[in-house]
Amino acid sequence: MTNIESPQWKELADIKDELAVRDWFMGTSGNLSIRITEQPVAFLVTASGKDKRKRTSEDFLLVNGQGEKAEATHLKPSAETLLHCEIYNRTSAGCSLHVHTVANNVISELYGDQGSITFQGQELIKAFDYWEEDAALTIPIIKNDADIPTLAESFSRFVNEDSGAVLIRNHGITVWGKNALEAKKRLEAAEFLFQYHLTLQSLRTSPSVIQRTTY
Ligand SMILES: CSC[C@@H](O)[C@@H](O)C(=O)COP(=O)(O)O
Ligand SMILES: [Zn+2]
Repeated sequence: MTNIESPQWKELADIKDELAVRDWFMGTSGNLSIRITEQPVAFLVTASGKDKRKRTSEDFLLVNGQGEKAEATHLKPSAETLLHCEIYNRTSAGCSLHVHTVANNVISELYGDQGSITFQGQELIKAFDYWEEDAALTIPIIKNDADIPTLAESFSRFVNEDSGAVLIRNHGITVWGKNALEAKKRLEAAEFLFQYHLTLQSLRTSPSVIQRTTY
């Protein structure tokens, strides 16, 4: 039985609390999951529509590789469970985190037509295991389809490794990793890169900065 006492439940609940402190679950958005078994696939996923800032004994439920409930419960799995299924069915990842932030939404809109955003010359791309000096991290951006099976299908094209990140345009980001710590590290690093990029862009286009640099 995967309940509130299980180590995976506690690990995911702790991550949920940390992301809540960052205010990354606005308007009940966001969903999180952690793998329980590899074969057959089973994972804990957040219950749909909850206020994810609160810690309760009904925060997660167990689902199978098709996203169906794997235990008797009145809880409804996240509306976006199928995206988590793609990750656990296609890779050996252990954890997947999805959040909506202003920065990830703005970046996804600015670079949506381009289909991706690339970061280079940034120390924090090392959080994605890019260690060479000229390495570049590219995060794909997909269309936000309201039909979740269609969204899951376009998302799946970028799910080939045990860790990764995909932006969904004007929606949010999904990041996954071999374990919960790796997924969280990458989620935080991505948010740092988005905020840095937007801050730099707005300073570069601010009249006061342009004025100062012409002195
Ligand atoms: C309430 S707006 C956000 C939802 O539409 C969805 O994108 C989301 O992230 C949360 O849905 P949920 O079903 O609670 O997992
Ligand atoms: Zn979402």
